[in-house]
Formats: sequence, C-alpha cells, structure tokens
Amino acid sequence: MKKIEAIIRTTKFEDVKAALEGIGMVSMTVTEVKGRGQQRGIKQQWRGAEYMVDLIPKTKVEMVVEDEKADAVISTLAEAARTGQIGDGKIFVVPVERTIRVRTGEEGDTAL
Ligand SMILES: Nc1ncnc2c1ncn2[C@@H]1O[C@H](COP(=O)(O)OP(=O)(O)OP(=O)(O)O)[C@@H](O)[C@H]1O
Repeated sequence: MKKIEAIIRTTKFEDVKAALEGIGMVSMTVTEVKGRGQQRGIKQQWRGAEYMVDLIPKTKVEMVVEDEKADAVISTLAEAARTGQIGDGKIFVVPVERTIRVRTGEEGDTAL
C-alpha cells in the first residue's frame, strides 16, 4: 500500500478531485496548507512596492491506495493538476505499513 501526498494549486483541486473520481478513486483527506518550493515564494506588488510572499497557500491531498493503483493515481493527479507554470506542486509517495478500519478491525487492502 502507498500513501500519495500531493501538494497542488488550490485552484486545481476541483479538477483533480473530478479526475480521480473518473478512475474510481474517491477516498481522500484534504487539507489547506501553506508552503514553498525552490522558488521560495512569489514576488507581489502592492501600491507600487514589491514584496515577497514567502509561504503560498496550497491544497494537500492525501490518498492511501493499493500498490497496483498507485501509478494510475499519480499520473491522473499530475495531469489534472498541471498548468505548466512554476508552482504546480509536488507529489510524494510513501510506503504504508498498516491500515486498520476502526469500525470492524479489518486490516490491509480490504480496510481501504
Ligand atoms: N522538498 C519539499 N518538501 C516538502 N514540501 C515541499 C517540497 N517541495 C515543495 N513542497 C511543497 O509543494 C508546494 C509546491 O511546490 P512548488 O510547485 O512551488 O515547487 P517549486 O520547485 O518551487 O516549483 P516548480 O517545481 O513548479 O518549479 C510548496 O508550496 C510546498 O508546500
């Protein structure tokens, strides 16, 4: 099992959710976050003065999926989140040791 953690543009979230639903992936945790990448934020102008916005609001989508579904989720997510501009985001893939469904105590893929 893999946890796919994607930090994407907030404006792309609805597209990403619809694309994932399109391949049957509906379970997710979504968090509004702030972050920065290699660009270290963005320059903005206000009343003629330039200033740096260091931490930019983003949306984090976390999904735990069966190993064999991970590649499809990653490519669907990346395609839907992409604008081609700096700041499109990152996807991290992490191995998951255990998954337990609280209601039944089931473990493993059937607990997803
Ligand atoms: N190495 C990292 N570790 C943790 N979070 C990261 C890392 N890199 C990026 N992020 C998160 O991903 C968000 C999006 O990153 P972003 O797309 O701005 O990366 P970039 O490298 O600056 O830009 P780009 O890849 O488009 O040139 C960041 O705001 C931050 O929340």
